[in-house]
Amino acid sequence: MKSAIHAANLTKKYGKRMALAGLDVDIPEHAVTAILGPNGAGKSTFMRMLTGLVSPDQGTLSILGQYPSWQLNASISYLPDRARWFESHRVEHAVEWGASLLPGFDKDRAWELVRALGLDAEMDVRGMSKGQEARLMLAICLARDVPLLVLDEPFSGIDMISREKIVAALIDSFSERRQTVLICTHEIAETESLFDYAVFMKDGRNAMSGHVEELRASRGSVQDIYRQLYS
Ligand SMILES: Nc1ncnc2c1ncn2[C@@H]1O[C@H](COP(=O)(O)OP(=O)(O)OP(=O)(O)O)[C@@H](O)[C@H]1O
Repeated sequence: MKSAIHAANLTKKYGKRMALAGLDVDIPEHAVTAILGPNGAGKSTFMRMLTGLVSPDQGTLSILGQYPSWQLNASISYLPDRARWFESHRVEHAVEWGASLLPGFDKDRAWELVRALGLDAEMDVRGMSKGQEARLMLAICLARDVPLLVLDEPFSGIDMISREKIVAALIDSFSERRQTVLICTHEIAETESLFDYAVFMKDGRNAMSGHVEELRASRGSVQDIYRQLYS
């Protein structure tokens, strides 16, 4: 397995709180990896570290063979866990913003995604529901043809049936493009079919990781493993 991301003994403390407590993990390239775990396990901290928004206190991190940096961020499409990007925009402005600012942004693809996700150009972001806004942010991130996608809770706020539809569309899109994709989510039931690889985090560490097919063969579904590890 060739790694797109290699992390060794990563630690990060906020005051007395250990967000990462010696995280060792290898994320395979050209695969879709789930980063799973309960609230506070350190998932978002790890994802922020990939884009240089948070620096490790200790440990090493290599992404596509490089250290995290602003230059490297041109190769990463990052969906943060709690951002609102386009409050004073309409959908069409958000797409223009992406096209003018984001490296690798494919405008035709953005429009395809916007329509497929049930949005239209004239919609005002301020008036959107939480789920509609989440779809817009997801469309903007997925429209980028870059080697690495880092999506922190991309489905939160999106209803179950729509989530299932989006997941089905994503499976086709990811296999076509050979991108490395990391997704942090709590919606395991509807998203399990997306994942090639899974990392289960606990207390800032890697509690278990592996290829989903192998994990399933030895331990049951991703949901079963989740229950075994955390309940
Ligand atoms: N900026 C911050 N300041 C202080 N503490 C923080 C900060 N960011 C994270 N933490 C703490 O670090 C720990 C890990 O947080 P993190 O957001 O990485 O967890 P998570 O696994 O993404 O959780 P969730 O599933 O709730 O999003 C938590 O205890 C959190 O309170």
